Amino acid sequence: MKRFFGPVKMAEPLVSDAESELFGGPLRYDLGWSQHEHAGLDLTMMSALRSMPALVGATLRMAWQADRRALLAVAVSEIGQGVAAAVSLLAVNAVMHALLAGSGTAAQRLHALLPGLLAAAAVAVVNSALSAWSTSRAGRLEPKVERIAITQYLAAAVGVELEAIDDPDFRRLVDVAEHGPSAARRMIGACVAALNGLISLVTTAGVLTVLHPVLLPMLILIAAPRGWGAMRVAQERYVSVMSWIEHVRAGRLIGNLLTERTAAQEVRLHAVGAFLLSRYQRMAESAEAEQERLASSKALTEWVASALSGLAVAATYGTMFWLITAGHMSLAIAGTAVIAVRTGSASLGALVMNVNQLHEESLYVRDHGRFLTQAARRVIPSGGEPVPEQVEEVVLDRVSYRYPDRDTAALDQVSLTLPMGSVTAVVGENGSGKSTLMKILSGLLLPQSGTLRWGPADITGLDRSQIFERVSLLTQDFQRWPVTAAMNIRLGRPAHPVTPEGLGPSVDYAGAGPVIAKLPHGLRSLLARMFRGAIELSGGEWQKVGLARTHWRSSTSRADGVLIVDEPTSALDPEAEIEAFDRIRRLAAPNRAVVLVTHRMSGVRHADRIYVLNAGRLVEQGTHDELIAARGRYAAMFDAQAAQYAPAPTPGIPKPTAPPVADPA
Ligand SMILES: Nc1ncnc2c1ncn2[C@@H]1O[C@H](COP(=O)(O)OP(=O)(O)OP(=O)(O)O)[C@@H](O)[C@H]1O
Repeated sequence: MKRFFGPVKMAEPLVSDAESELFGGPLRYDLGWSQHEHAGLDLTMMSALRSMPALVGATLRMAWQADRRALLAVAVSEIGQGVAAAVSLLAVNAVMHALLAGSGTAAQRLHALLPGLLAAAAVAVVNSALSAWSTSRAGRLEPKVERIAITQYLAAAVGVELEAIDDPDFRRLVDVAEHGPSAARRMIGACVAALNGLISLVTTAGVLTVLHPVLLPMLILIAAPRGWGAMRVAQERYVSVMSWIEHVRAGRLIGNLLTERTAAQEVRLHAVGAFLLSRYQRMAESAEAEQERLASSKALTEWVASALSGLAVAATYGTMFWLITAGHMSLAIAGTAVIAVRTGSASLGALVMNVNQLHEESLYVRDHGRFLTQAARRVIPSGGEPVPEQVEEVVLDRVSYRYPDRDTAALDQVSLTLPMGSVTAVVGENGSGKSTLMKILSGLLLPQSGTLRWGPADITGLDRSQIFERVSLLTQDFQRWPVTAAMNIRLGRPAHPVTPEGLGPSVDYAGAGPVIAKLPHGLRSLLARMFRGAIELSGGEWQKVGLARTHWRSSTSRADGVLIVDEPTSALDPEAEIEAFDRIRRLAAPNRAVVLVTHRMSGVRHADRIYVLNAGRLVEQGTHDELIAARGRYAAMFDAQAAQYAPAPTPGIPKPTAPPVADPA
């Protein structure tokens, strides 16, 4: 009994061998938020029905916002169809009376049923016209609702703090909520159909009650098991989707890796393709097993529901037979009642199906709503004090930051000063916290303790969008937008108006002239390999485009700002690297502080001040000469790189020794 009537439980999906082998266990989103969600997933019929009005209400509000005239038209036409169904039943009743209870010759009786037949035909015509009108208006409404939901989703996603994007719990919600907009669209159709079902059911029920009071409860008895079955199947399907979402995501991840361009070389050269494909197949097989389980469970539930409903039909006809033989019901009424019970149970069945679809879609719409709520909580606050136009320096004062899922701090009590017009370099080993420091400096992450000040103003009181306005960021993994070369530069500050010649100085500054000259349509060439007529640039060529974008961004703002350059020369050849560092230094203007993060020690020696980070702490600072003289960590790093270019102390590179080969004997 519990199997059918207990709450639907979340099952732990089986872990395939392939998953364990590749990911060291099931690939799961970080638990935490999802655990809470599973706990709250008590999918009982009552809780589903209770939460539905609010979710339907939210979708209808969206529809109202999208196109209120279309929504009203749909409502009117659906109500009209419901009324038409009742009138049609009454016409049928008139026909039955004329046929079974009337008197006179057969010809006279046929004559008497003509008005009823004509009325039924007229109602059918009106009904089909209303149905067509409803379809066309709903077709207009649905895409608008989806558009609004998608826009809400995307706007919420771009508005949240970077910390939320890095948070695995939030990322899971982003993935889950992606299904919300299409579900909202389908929900409109389901709402319309449910409204139609509800109205025709109410009118049929009214007619049935008029015919005989016992018929209505019998009708409900017929439809109730089907309603329960449909809802149960929907809940099981939703819970299965939720349990398997991570598994599906893992499979998709492998599938994407096999087709991605970046992985294409290793996929072929290391025979990773065949290896991953076999793992993909094994993971897909375990997902198929879940589909099979779900189908069997659905078949069983539906079979039980049909059997119960069949019993109720038998009981209804038995009752009617008894009523007729006992003289409590005339034959004409019984005839109409049979038709009414059939149409009534059909519309109740359809209503249940539609409510059930509404329920299923509403679960996804609920995720969408939950995402919007979470995103609103984690949104970058708007407003605040304006950032002073002129500042002497930007100061980081004893700033600490620890990523939410880490035990140790990525930055620990770091203080540094960036005077306008200066070049500051930050060096340190891998993982020492340089990129985190840059995210703090740019306002993308907020210090958890300590302060970041623009002149005298603390960042916590400042308008963050104005901070972003003042910061230019060029990282080694800067975005390579699949748009034209000109747009790739312009996206440094997209809102700034530009003429075709306007980008020239940025192109020249970055030394990107020869790169653009090689392109078939110059700056108008599309830089995206996947599209016809587009071209792909090399890593170094892209870096020049990135530098041009940074120049465009910097040159289009007069206010004091910070330029952050993180490993800008990683893909450049030695000559281009020297030039690039030279260019970056030239970007230091009286209204700009340049921060340079790099492993290339040659690039930092001319910086006005150099800071050395180690395991999140600032361990040294000074000019190049001061730091070399101090013979500390900086000097050791500098010497290690310089030694690579010094003449080799031993003649040539030592030859590798032959690897030990197992004796076949
Ligand atoms: N999004 C993140 N979530 C959790 N931990 C992170 C995240 N980003 C960085 N870390 C951790 O914070 C520490 C500092 O990382 P960060 O990227 O700032 O170092 P880095 O000096 O820029 O390294 P590299 O020179 O290799 O780029 C590392 O231990 C890293 O694993």
